Amino acid sequence: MLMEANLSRFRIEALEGAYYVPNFITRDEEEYLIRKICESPQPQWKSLAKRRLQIWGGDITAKGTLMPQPLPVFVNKFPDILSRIRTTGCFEGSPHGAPNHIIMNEYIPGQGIMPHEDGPQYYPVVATLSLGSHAIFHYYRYQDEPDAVASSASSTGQGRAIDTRPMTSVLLEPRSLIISSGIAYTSRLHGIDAVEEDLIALDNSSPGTAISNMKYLQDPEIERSIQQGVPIKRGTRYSLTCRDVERVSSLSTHSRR
Ligand SMILES: O=C(O)CCC(=O)C(=O)O
Ligand SMILES: [Fe+2]
Repeated sequence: MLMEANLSRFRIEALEGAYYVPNFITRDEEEYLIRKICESPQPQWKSLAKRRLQIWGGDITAKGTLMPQPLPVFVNKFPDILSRIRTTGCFEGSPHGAPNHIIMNEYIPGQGIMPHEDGPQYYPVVATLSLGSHAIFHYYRYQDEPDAVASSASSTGQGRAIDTRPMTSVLLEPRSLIISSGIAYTSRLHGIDAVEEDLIALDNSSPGTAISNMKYLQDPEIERSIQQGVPIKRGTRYSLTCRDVERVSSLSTHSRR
């Protein structure tokens, strides 16, 4: 299977279905994309309580149907991120064989996203490109999973208690792609702490957050900070969460925003 062939060397062993691809795009492509995002006219942005975002590819109705809109050229012509994602094979079995929807999140230092699942309106694969800054992506289990850590505190999401201790954590470098599929998509939650800096543990005996993708890291500045045991300051990060919405309306009557 293509996915196994192309992605197996990027597997996150701590979590089935999760893959980390460093330098998925170049620095020039990153800079170009950030410029395009920042040039978007104000009405493209949606403000949430703690974050801003843009929705590309169309809105999804309450019933989970995509009202399709063209994706921006800077994700499917140059740089052609979507076909690059397609060649990883991770969307091979999805209804459209590639993402048709992107939520672009902006995080300034101190902003994050609470543990959540991406839900059933998408085919169960999400590929997320990070631009501009790093983040630590925590994966969580529900407490009723047999191997959850029973002693830790809990919070509830959709009526099920979440084990608040991450089951594994991945450092997302700028330009990297993280893919969550299979169990990582359907049975785990993910979130990013709302902090201004992150201390990464170099090994089991060092302070800081232990990460499960240490061997894949490629960013020299990040590697230096980890070696020196100093926290890494967050800058503004943009994430492109690329997914395939299963149900697409054929009535594409919406006007272009
Ligand atoms: O910014 C990220 O990397 C995560 C975003 C996310 O989980 C989402 O939009 O569903
Ligand atoms: Fe998410």
